[in-house]
Amino acid sequence: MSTSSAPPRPQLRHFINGEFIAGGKTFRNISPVNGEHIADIAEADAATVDAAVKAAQSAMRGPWGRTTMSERAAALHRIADGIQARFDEFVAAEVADTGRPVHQARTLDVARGIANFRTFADLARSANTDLFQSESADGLGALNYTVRKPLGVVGIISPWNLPLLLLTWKIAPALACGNAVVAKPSEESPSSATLLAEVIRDAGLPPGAFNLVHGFGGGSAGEFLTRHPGIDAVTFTGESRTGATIMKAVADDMKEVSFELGGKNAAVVFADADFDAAVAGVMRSSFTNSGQVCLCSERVYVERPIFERFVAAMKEKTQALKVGYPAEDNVDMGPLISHGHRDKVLSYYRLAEQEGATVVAGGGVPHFGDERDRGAYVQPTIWTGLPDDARCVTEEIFGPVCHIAPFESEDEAVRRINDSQYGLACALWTSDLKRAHRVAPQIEAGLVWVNTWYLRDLRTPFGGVKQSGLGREGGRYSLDFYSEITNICIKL
Ligand SMILES: NC(=O)c1ccc[n+]([C@@H]2O[C@H](COP(=O)([O-])OP(=O)(O)OC[C@H]3O[C@@H](n4cnc5c(N)ncnc54)[C@H](O)[C@@H]3O)[C@@H](O)[C@H]2O)c1
Ligand SMILES: O=C/C=C/C=C(\O)C(=O)O
Repeated sequence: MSTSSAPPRPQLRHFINGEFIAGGKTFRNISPVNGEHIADIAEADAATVDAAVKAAQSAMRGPWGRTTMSERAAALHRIADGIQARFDEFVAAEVADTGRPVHQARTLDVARGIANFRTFADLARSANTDLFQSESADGLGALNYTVRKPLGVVGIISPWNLPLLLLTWKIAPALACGNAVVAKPSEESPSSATLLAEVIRDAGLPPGAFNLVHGFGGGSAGEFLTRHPGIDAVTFTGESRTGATIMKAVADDMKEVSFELGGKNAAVVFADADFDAAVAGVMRSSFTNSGQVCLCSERVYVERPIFERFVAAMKEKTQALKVGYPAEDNVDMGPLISHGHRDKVLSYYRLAEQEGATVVAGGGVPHFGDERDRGAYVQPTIWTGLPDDARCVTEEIFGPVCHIAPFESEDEAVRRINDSQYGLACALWTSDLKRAHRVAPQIEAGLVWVNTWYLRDLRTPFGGVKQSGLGREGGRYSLDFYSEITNICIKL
């Protein structure tokens, strides 16, 4: 087809002070399904980011800064309504950028985008603050109570793996708490964020309450945002080393930070577990979203008596996974986010063999014989036989791969699970309730699931320890992070 007849590629623009504006430079959005150039994205320079921050500051001094909690809660519900009304467009945006299965975009990504706004609208409206009846030397006592006030202008930087889910996970509480926002989505996943800006505009938020800038990280929009003196707090989700870079960038201004970072999560399967449930659960926690979820299990420890049987069961199911187009019936896995990320994952596939792994399943690139061979697909992969200090067992790969190792005792399993620079999540499979309650608190992680994985209650604290994060978000933890809290003491 001649290019002259090709439909024009969309231009994804910034959203600043209630209007979409194009930037000077642009960069390409490439489909991970077939490598095609599907859109052009404006790249924000320092002046564009400055305009976004100034618009946010102005909003805080204007109508948005004077809204009541009820008005903000109603606004968040209007945003949720707007996403619902354009549900299929959001699904198409997520799928275009990431190549994920359509059913996942529907049931996880967009559904959670709506849930995030509704949850924090309701939580913020019903949230209590502290009050203490205090004693005093004269015996008349005092009252101590706290009030939550907006932080001011919050910089939000999000990753590409669950684009809408993770962006709205931060935007919703930030707006609920009365802040103005400047958000910078990943350069790999700009589409749903741009659509969200339309929905927020149409929901009637005052200009400047929400602003969106596109671009990259260091030396681009991300760094311009974190270093901007008008930013009062930064909430970031992404790689641990990026978190460290951002922490340095904001240190001189002592900005508040909330970091959701990398992981090298473990699944541990005891011999007493429900075998079929554990196999199904570890398949989910290893290969969901092509392994591109920070909570995925790249380390699997299986108690010796069931190790061989468990590996065989995982091999059979992994080789049966359907890898293909996003809209294919019963597709289990799409491509990775980009050719660059695929090169990183394939470098670990090669490294594993150099480190002595047995490749139980996968280990390479699927061959389709069509345009998908120009995409960023890899095979879902299982390894055994690596030592605990192998790089493939210690470093985050962020792809559809897991290493399965046997263990002899509960104490050994806990020691090996905790022997990691990361501490985000763990999935524990056992039928022994006492063991679950005994082992779970010993795991050095922010999140432990027992006989399930990635079951989410948005009121609970979410975050990691060690290199996996700083702080918690979720429920009142988000309300506390996105607020300044003042304690007031009244002498009676
Ligand atoms: N803990 C969690 O909840 C969680 C959730 C999702 C992803 N992650 C992690 O995110 C990583 C994958 O996402 P990614 O590749 O987009 O991460 P990344 O760190 O490369 O980029 C994340 C975001 O940060 C921006 N950025 C990069 N360098 C920056 C800088 N110097 N200053 C300001 N912004 C900068 C990027 O443009 C992007 O928007 C994985 O490590 C994964 O574990 C963690
Ligand atoms: O890839 C990481 C997933 C993070 C998920 C959440 O933050 C969530 O479910 O709220």
